[in-house]
Amino acid sequence: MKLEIACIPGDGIGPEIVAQANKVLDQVAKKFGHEIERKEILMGGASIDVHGVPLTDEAIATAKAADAVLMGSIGGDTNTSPWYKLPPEKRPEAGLLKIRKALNLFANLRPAYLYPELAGACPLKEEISRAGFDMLIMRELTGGLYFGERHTTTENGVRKAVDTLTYTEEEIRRIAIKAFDVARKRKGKVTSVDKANVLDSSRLWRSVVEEVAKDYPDVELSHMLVDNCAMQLVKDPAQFDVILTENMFGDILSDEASMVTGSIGMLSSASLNDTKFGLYEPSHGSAPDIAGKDLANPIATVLSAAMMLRYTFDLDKEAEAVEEAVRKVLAEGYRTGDIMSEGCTLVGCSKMGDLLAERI
Ligand SMILES: NC(=O)c1ccc[n+]([C@@H]2O[C@H](COP(=O)([O-])OP(=O)(O)OC[C@H]3O[C@@H](n4cnc5c(N)ncnc54)[C@H](O)[C@@H]3O)[C@@H](O)[C@H]2O)c1
Ligand SMILES: CC(C)[C@H](C(=O)O)[C@@H](O)C(=O)O
Ligand SMILES: [Mg+2]
Repeated sequence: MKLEIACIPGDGIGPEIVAQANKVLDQVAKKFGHEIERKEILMGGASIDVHGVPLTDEAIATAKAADAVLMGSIGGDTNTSPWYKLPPEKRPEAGLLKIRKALNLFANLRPAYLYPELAGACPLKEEISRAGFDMLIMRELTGGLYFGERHTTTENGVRKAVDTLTYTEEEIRRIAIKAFDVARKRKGKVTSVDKANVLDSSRLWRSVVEEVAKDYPDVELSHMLVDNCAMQLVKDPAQFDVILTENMFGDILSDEASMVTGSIGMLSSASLNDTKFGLYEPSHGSAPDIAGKDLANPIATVLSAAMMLRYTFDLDKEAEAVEEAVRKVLAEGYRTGDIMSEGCTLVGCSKMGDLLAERI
């Protein structure tokens, strides 16, 4: 099979981690007899430096023409990078939001699984980490606060900033359907997370999710307020199967869920629309503090590539081979610094990529 993949190395650790995912994919192609055709796209700071904007229309066209996009991460140190002196619409993150909207990538799947080998890197109580957990956050990705009207004004010498949170029932329905569909293939449980005790958008969210649930009598639905969910994620993460939530809540909860798996460097993601196309990227950022030092954990990106094999190309055996390689490397005791524990072997980003590719 020919896999046409657009690659966005991006900024910071992005190029380092994408290189490792590509090493692994090349090995998959060799072993299973596929051909990979890659096109590189500049996005974020890397695009600002060349084109003056975080994403060009040509770059979007290249992404659309591919079967899937593999992305590292974009952005710089928001305190010190000159990119953050630019107007908001010209900053690195604007490129990411633009591509999500342009490709209608409304469903963001972020699986958070605690590998038994990483129980020691989990910051939770031992009895919780020993029991393990396996959840998937279904984050709405093209609506809510991220895409609502916003402006900053000055009235009578007082500065005022406004962001708006809007959802239509259609936007809620389509992400809810994705969550129920995926729950059916997992443990059959959806926890819909909102702030229905305060927000109108959450009250609409809850009632539309209830409507969708009627078509899934085999899936158990419960609702949870977001502040409680933040607490439950560290108290009893094993209670969750699929967490369905809106854009901003999903952004925050997925970073929290990632840390309880041991490190944000473990959390993969797939951003999907209603076709087989997808954009695959780790949930973490460009980690400017460790960029260029061969210290980054590439596993989240490698696991995102596995999601690409499964969701876009329907190559389940190949995806399993990648996931199995991750399990083997962890079982053999190899660790990047973020997941290091006593008695394990510390390796850099590139070596971790080699070890994973060798185990395909
Ligand atoms: N999807 C994306 O491209 C994306 C996501 C989040 C943040 N960002 C951007 O990244 C920049 C930095 O953001 P931040 O510092 O808040 O978050 P971050 O996720 O980049 O880093 C947070 C912490 O986690 C560590 N970390 C992250 N990924 C790691 C990995 N693979 N291996 C080991 N350690 C890792 C970092 O070293 C840092 O200490 C900002 O410009 C932000 O906007 C981009
Ligand atoms: C970089 C930023 C715009 C992005 C988001 O908030 O969606 C990131 O934090 C993520 O989780 O993918
Ligand atoms: Mg985030």
